[in-house]
Formats: sequence, structure tokens, C-alpha cells
Amino acid sequence: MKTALTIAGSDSSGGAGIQADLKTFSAHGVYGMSVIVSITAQNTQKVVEVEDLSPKIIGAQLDAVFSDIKVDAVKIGMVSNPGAIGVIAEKLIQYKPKFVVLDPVMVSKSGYDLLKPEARNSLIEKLLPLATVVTPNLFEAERLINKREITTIEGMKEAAKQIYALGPQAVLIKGGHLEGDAIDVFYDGKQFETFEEERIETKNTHGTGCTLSSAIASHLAKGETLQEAIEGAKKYIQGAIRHSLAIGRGSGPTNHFFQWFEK
Ligand SMILES: Nc1ncnc2c1ncn2[C@@H]1O[C@H](COP(=O)(O)OP(=O)(O)OP(=O)(O)O)[C@@H](O)[C@H]1O
Ligand SMILES: Cc1ncc(CO)c(N)n1
Repeated sequence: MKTALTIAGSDSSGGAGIQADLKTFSAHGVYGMSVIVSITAQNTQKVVEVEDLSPKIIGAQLDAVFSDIKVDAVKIGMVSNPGAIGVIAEKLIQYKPKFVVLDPVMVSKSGYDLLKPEARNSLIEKLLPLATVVTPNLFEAERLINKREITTIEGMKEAAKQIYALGPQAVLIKGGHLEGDAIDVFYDGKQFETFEEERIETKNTHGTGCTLSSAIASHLAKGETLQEAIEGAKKYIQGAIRHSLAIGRGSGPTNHFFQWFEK
């Protein structure tokens, strides 16, 4: 069985973060593992509190996994602070996993800062160059390159080029927050590609970004090319949103196991 490791934050409500990642790996038939960076007390309405784990225990989790198990792909989500980012970068340089999908999580849908503002530069300097692909949403793309208001596909393409120049092997800017269809723009230094699905009208989109990036990691773990992996992941998130769950009073989670209910 292929394996994937998520390095991210825990979401107590189960729809985003580590929990979404492990569900996504399982839904793809990939064996999931987790390194917890931070614990959030969170539900579908808000993030109540966040407690970061120490760089020491983050490093120890990474050593425990990599010293024993072959990791076919890594997904990075909420990394929270410069100390955490430092040890994650150091261990990835040491263990050299083949694929690293970096979701540069910054702010929750409910508006809470999941990446401390002072950690933005560490993320750019230390993690972006290690990424096989980085998957910012529009807001995160703007923050990575200090650009204001990306509102068009052309704007997304320009931003993808600028983010590519920061060192990742490829960039996928997610257009989930634009009007109209859900169009994501890919750039790998050679060519642009767009991945498009029809927009689904629902408020239940908690954890869509986490789910997409761990689906990409799952497909990469199984040996697909990056473009194939993104295509497969985009179809998966579409299904998971189409069957999303009205759980909780706020923005409910996607349905990671929608394929079980589709027949
Ligand atoms: N209503 C929707 N209908 C269809 N696809 C959507 C919808 N909303 C988002 N998507 C798709 O879901 C994926 C995640 O995009 P989104 O922009 O929501 O990520 P995000 O903001 O990082 O999510 P998160 O809240 O988890 O951080 C993208 O492929 C996007 O195009
Ligand atoms: C722990 C965690 N990671 C990522 C997200 C994405 O917004 C979230 N809400 N919570």
C-alpha cells in the first residue's frame, strides 16, 4: 500500500486539517500518517483557540515516521509559526521525500490567522523551495507576492508566474473564491493549464483546500504525474463538495467518502 504523511494542524470538528487529510488519504486507498504541528479548538463556525506544539515534538514525530516508514508523498498544511517551519524544513531536507504538496494555509474560512504574520517569510524562504507544488487560494497567493486583488484568470496566471519564481516546482492557484465556475490555474515554469469544474452552490465548504491538497498527495503517492494528480484531485473535491454535509451550524464539511454513497 502506498503511504502519505500530513504535516498540519488538528481540526477538532473533523472537516479540515489533519482529520480531512487522513480521511482523504483513506478515501484514495493510501495509508495515512500524521505529524501534528498545532491543535485548534474549532468548529464549523469559528476557531476558538490554537495551541502550537513545540519544535522538539514536531521534529520527534518526523524522525519517528521517516526513520521507520517509506513515505511516498508529503502534504503540508497549517504550519503556524517560524519555529515549526524551521524544524519541518530541516527534516524534509534530511529525509528528501519525493513529493511535497504545500498548502500555504494562512487564514481559516471563519477568519482566524492560522499562520502567524511573522511566519509568512519563513514559509516563503524555507518551505516554498521544497515544494513539488504549492496550492494557494487567491488570498494566500496575494500574500505570497504582496499583490492586491487577484480577480481574473489573467491575474491568476501572472501571480502563478511570480510565485513560481520563489522556488517551488509548480504552482496551483485555486479559484474557489472567484465568481463563476471553480477554475484553478496551474503553472510549472513551462506551461499553464486550467482545471475547471462547475461551481456548486453550498455553504458547506469547510476544509476544501486541505482536502484538495491531500488528494493531490494521494495521487502522487500512487505514481501519477503531477497534472494527472491534480486532475484526479479536482474531480474528487468536486464530488466531495457536491455531497457535502450540513453538519454543524456554520460552514459544514465536505463528504470525503461520497463514493460510498453514490451508487
Ligand atoms: N463552491 C464550489 N464549487 C466547486 N468547487 C469549489 C467550490 N469552492 C471551492 N471549490 C474548489 O475547491 C478547491 C479548494 O479551493 P478553495 O479556494 O476553497 O480553497 P481554500 O480557500 O484553500 O480552502 P480552505 O477553506 O480549506 O482553506 C479548489 O479546487 C476550488 O476550485
Ligand atoms: C487545522 C486547520 N487547518 C487548515 C484549515 C483550513 O482553513 C483549518 N480551518 N484548520
